[in-house]
Amino acid sequence: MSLVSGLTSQSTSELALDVQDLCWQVDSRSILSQISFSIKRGQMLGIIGPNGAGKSTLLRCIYRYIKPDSGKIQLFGQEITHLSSKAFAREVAVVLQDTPHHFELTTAQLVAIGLTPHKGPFELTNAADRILISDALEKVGLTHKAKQSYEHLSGGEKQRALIARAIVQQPKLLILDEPTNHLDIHYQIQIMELLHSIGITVITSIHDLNLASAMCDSLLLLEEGKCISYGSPSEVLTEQAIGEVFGVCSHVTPHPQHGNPQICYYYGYEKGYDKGYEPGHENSHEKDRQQSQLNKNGSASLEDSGHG
Ligand SMILES: Nc1ncnc2c1ncn2[C@@H]1O[C@H](COP(=O)(O)OP(=O)(O)OP(=O)(O)O)[C@@H](O)[C@H]1O
Repeated sequence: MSLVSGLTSQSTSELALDVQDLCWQVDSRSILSQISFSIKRGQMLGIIGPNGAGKSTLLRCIYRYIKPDSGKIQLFGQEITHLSSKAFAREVAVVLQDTPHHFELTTAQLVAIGLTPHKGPFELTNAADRILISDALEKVGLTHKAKQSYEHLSGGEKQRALIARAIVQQPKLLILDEPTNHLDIHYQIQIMELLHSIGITVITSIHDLNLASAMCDSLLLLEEGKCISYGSPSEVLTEQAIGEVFGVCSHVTPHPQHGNPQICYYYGYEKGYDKGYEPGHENSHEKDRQQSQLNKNGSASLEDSGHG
């Protein structure tokens, strides 16, 4: 598959983000190599890949925490390096996994920080701001925690509060690093649906491939800092790619509701299933599983016992 799909041939005015040939290295070790992709306005791009593939590093380049060695990053047609810090903060909100402690703040006060790029130095919070804050808290299900100390929230509640802060910031591009970490399945789905519905362009790293498939318009699959594939969830999430990049055997079918890939993973890697599996041979896995159970019970082989 071409690494640069039809998305990049869109007219630049349709593009929220355009990344071309991005490279970054540390101590002569290449961390990101020749990464190119783009996102159309209002769409959600998921960055997927194994641990250490370079997902967070790519996001850090986009939100200007890291300066790439080469390549271009354009936000709505403008080089990101040309924007002042304040202009950049008005355009881009970032939700990270690890955030500094905010011991002294209530949840509502933390969410109000999102207003900062839109305020003058001594400008106070007004009635419209308060509506914005309470709407955002309601969207993430935290209205009842507004006055509670942010530090006393659970991990998932903190994550939702940070997303509320990003919503209050009213960015044009929202960058999230594994936003569903810490969230239970209800909030994983709810937060991803919320991000998808608010009309903001979103780029997010995400480990859950089924969630990425359901929610993202396009996916970028990274491995060892290189783009392995880029395109729609159906183009990227193939059994072959999942096997080659993650080393996991899977069976991919269209999801009954949304039609994008639904991945069923196979288990038993300690027994070496990953080495012999070919798609369509699900029964042999079932046979192995049963054999394993028999072994645990001190019984003979499946053949001896009349199975299979
Ligand atoms: N400042 C740095 N100095 C040295 N190595 C770095 C630096 N930043 C990142 N790396 C290395 O780059 C690689 C990619 O890291 P990165 O955090 O981007 O991966 P990731 O795909 O986000 O991983 P995970 O899924 O585990 O969060 C890792 O091997 C990491 O050790």
